[in-house]
Amino acid sequence: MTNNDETLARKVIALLDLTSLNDTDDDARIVQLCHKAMTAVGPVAAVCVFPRFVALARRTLDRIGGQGVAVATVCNFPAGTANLPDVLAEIRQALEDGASEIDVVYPYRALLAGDAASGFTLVAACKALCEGRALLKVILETGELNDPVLIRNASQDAIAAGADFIKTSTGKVKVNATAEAAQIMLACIADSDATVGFKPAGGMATLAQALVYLWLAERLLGSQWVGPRHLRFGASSLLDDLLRKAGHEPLAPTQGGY
Ligand SMILES: O=C[C@H](O)COP(=O)(O)O
Repeated sequence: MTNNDETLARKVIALLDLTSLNDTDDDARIVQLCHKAMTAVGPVAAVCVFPRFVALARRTLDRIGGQGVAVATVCNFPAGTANLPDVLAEIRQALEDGASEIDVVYPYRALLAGDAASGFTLVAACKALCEGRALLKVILETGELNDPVLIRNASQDAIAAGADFIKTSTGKVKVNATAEAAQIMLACIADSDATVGFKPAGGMATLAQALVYLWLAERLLGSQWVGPRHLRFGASSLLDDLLRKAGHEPLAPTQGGY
């Protein structure tokens, strides 16, 4: 471990969307997640939970001094195939429950099937609902798009329709964040007015894996661009390594629960 690792680990912790999206999640696990979010070196950027846990996560964070930690939730997740009214109803409820960030799955299967219009329609409608109330992160599922041209098209489409962030992956398919997809997405952001953020997600468990994306973001958009409004790391299993690299033992599973 080097001093540099320690500095970088602290930087990534502040950019982390600490995630729990398991079918087995229950109230106790989400309370535990909120406690983990308040790390020994400062809070993460957000917790990311299923919609049914948004109110609990918000309440818990507020109770333990985590008012500055956002609650993110996932909609149209993970398949990206729900119909638009259902997606909007899901988002409306999440906003009422206290979500301030919505990670919505882009209809990538429609795009793969040659439907180039549904993505824009969905993102634009979600944006209209979230405007002024929540950040809208659009999950492209780049591992399934699996084609640089489609990844570029989906990125440009989501940005044009009003995405606040473009995010690589749900974490629920075989191929999640990759450097190749990140490069394409970051280039699309750079080609727009660079106000849109980038969220690599899925499969990151070490500082070294996260740094690939941090360095790409700094190279393509500049170190001044990097901050919680522009760069997030979506991960369920990254925090422990970051804490170790920052010189702290991770919270034991039994600490910080009920
Ligand atoms: O949005 C975040 C991902 O769902 C997390 O995926 P992961 O469990 O592979 O870290």
